Amino acid sequence: MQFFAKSDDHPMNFMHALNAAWHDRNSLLCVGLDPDPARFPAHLRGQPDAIFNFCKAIVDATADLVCSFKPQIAYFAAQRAEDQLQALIAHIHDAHPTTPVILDAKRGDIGSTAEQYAIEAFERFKADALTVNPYMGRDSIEPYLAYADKGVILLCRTSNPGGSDLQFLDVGGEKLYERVARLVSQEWNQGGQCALVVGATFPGEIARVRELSGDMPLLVPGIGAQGGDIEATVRAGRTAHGDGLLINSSRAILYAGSGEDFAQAARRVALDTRHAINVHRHPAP
Ligand SMILES: O=C(O)c1cc(=O)[nH]c(=O)n1[C@@H]1O[C@H](COP(=O)(O)O)[C@@H](O)[C@H]1O
Repeated sequence: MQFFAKSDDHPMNFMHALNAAWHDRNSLLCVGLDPDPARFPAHLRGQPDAIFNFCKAIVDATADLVCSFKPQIAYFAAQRAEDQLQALIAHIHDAHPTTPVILDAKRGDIGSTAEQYAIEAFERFKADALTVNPYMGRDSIEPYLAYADKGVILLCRTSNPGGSDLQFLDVGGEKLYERVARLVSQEWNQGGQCALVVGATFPGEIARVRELSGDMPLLVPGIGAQGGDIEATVRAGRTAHGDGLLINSSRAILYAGSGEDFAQAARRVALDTRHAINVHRHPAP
């Protein structure tokens, strides 16, 4: 395979890069890279490196419009395409070096195993941040926090309907997701590396998590294909500076077009989405 492999390490501080991207690109949009070969345009299907080529085209067409990219590891692993994921992240670092990459893997395990997941995410794939499940507690998160420049993004109030099964349980006068928000912002975020996931499908909870977590960045998936309301999301989650959010959209952007111009179609939807977000970033004077 002919990829743009980069041999040197990728020196980026996730939080600094995110703040710069919010500002310089005027964007809170995170484009999710969830490549499903069954939905690829016909001219790409069957190519040996189709996943890389599809994602690279999307990345190159939208990089100036986003604050981050978020590849979802399952879409690559299911196709035995981890090498294409590695090449894709290397390409983003080479061609768009100020754009942070969040590896969405929702890892969670005992410390010794978490150390291996951290090596996988940060050293093998060279991601700038990783999504992590907080369910196993603080010691299961520490191996990720040991990478001081990396972002650690913890599931708090997920976008799916079943998220309520556990996250909405009462745990001594508060909901479990509220406990997660408090614990992460007050105790686990000593290094300023943490962020929280809150679904766009639950704007009331976005507001609550914002209240509990100060200016901590919130990764908010659920607009686009899952039907979350952009205006309600931004109003509930914006900080006083009009940022603090990484609003993810995957399928609505990736599959905006199905022809040879799919990347341009993706760019148009990304532009519209960035704009729809930006009109609500600052309260009316
Ligand atoms: O951590 C995530 O990114 C995530 C958390 C969550 O609560 N809900 C959620 O949809 N996601 C991810 O965000 C993406 C949403 O994709 P679309 O619904 O196509 O925009 C997928 O990659 C999901 O795995």
